[in-house]
Formats: sequence, structure tokens, C-alpha cells
Amino acid sequence: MTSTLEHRDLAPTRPATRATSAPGVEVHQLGARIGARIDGVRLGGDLDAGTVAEVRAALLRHKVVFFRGQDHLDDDSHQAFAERMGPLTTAHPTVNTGSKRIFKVTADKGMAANAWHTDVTFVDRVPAISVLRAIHLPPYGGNTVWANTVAAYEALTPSLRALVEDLWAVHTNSYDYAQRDEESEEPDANYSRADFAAQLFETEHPVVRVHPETGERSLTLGHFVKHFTGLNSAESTAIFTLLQNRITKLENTLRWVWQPGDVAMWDNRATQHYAVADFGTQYREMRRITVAGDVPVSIGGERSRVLRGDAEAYSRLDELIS
Ligand SMILES: O=C(O)CCC(=O)C(=O)O
Ligand SMILES: [Fe+2]
Repeated sequence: MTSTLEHRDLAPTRPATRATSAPGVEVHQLGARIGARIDGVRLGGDLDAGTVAEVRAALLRHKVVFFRGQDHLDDDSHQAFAERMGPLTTAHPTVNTGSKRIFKVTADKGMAANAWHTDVTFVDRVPAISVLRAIHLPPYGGNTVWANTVAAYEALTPSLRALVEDLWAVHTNSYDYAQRDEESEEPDANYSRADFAAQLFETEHPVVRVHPETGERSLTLGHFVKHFTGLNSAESTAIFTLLQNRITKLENTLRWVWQPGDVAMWDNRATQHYAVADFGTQYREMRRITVAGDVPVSIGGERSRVLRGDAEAYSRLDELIS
């Protein structure tokens, strides 16, 4: 069978690269629904306002962006760059990370944050943006995958939209391990479960939140969900599985193969992520700095509600150290 479309009829191949108004800064799109690499930026606190604006615009559009060759960064300049994206939040609400701002993600026992999650959804002020820097990479494996939760919402059929638009979920840092895949470690697995859940938080979030900057609707779910408000555990599991499968559909994801010097930055209000635990017992270390976020708001304008945990103390802690 011959194709009616000859190669010569096709537009010339060109990379999906877009120049920006910031000199030398280029955004190279990596997938139709998620991901871009930003070239021509040397990250740090001293970036000019035009570059910061272009980086933020690319982040809001592509949900996760990557920078290669940032070997010059240390903890201070990593933090100084993150601060250009907004006020920072504490490294972690419960875990003593040994640093106010740096959340170290280390593993040498094949453990990783290998469960789909959005960072820290068990508090009311879910972080807005996470900035992750590769410190030590294993010789193979240890990729990270992101999924676009806005695209997942937009792909729902009208009947599924009707189901989720008034649905709320309780998120907690003390999750029900019985329901989880045996191989799955808790996100941030380098910290003990006891530490992670030392202070119990439970927050009720709308399943559909309206993004404070883009106005887009996204699904707020992930590993910290305990159940849906008003539904029993079996019903919650069924709906959770249905929606998570939509979020993590491969077309909706991007898998990043880390190189030394890489930095990834994601919009935590519009994504989930998963670190693949396929590097055996080799050492892997990443460091994350987290930008504070707003309390999610539903389509109807209702804000998330704290059910347990001292969320005010969490907010005060932020203010004290920002
Ligand atoms: O280790 C990774 O690649 C991601 C870890 C993670 O979940 C995070 O930094 O929030
Ligand atoms: Fe994470």
C-alpha cells in the first residue's frame, strides 16, 4: 500500500524550540502535554527580571522544566534561584532534614519516592513549586517521571467531570499502607515513617482545584490521599484508581534521564511525580528547595480545610525563616 503523503510534502523537520524575549534563552518543548528544557540560562539569584519571567511562563505552560549544565550551583545559589520564583517554605513540615530549606532525597537501598505524588499535599498550603538538583546519580536508572494533572482533568469525559467537580479528598501524612503496592516506599523514603508522620496532618482538598496563576483546573490527588469525603474505603479506592490511572496515562507524562548538573523545576499545583527505584543499592542524592503555595480553592471558590495538625504553626514557621 502506498501512502498518499510523500516525505517531500511534509514540512521540514524542525526542533520544537522557541526563542523568548530574554536574549539567548530558548524553550525546547519535550512533549505535547508536558515538559520543556530551557537552554541559555545560568541559574542563580542574579538572573535578570526578563529571564525570570520567561522561566516562569515556560513553567506554567509546560508544568515541568529542566536546565542542563548547572554544575556551578551550590546549596546557596540553588536557594537564591528558588527565591526568585517566590517565598520559600520549610524543607519539610515534620521531618528534621538538618536544614531549614534543603530537603535531601538520598537512597542507597534502592529506595526512592516511588509512588505517584504531589509534594506535601497533607497541609493546607500545598507548595507551589519544587526545584530539584541532582547531586549524585547512579550509573543507571533513577529517572524521574512527571504527569500533568491539568491535562488529566481536561481529558475527562463530561460524566467524569461531573463526578469530580464537587468531590473532596482527605490527604494525610499517615497513609494507609495496607492499600499500597508492596514495592512502594513512602515518598521521601530516606526519612523514617515515624519521623515523617511524627506530627499528624490531615487536610481536605477539592479534587478539582483552580490554579491561582493560570486559572486552569487540575486534579489534586496522589499518594497522600486517605479517602474521599463521604465515601467508604472500597468506594474511595475504586475512584482513586480510576482518576490516578487517568493522571499517569503515559501520554500525559514525561520521563527525565538525569545527567550531572541537571535541575528540574515543577509546578506542584499542576503535576504529580514518581522517582523510579531501579538503581539497585547504588547511591543517589538529590536536593530540593520548595516554594510556598496558596491554599487550594475549588471551582465553587471554597478553600481547603485543615482537619488535623497545626497548619498555623507550619505557616508561622515559613514566615519566621523566609
Ligand atoms: O528523587 C527524585 O527524583 C524525586 C524526589 C521527590 O519526590 C521530590 O524531590 O519531591
Ligand atoms: Fe516529591
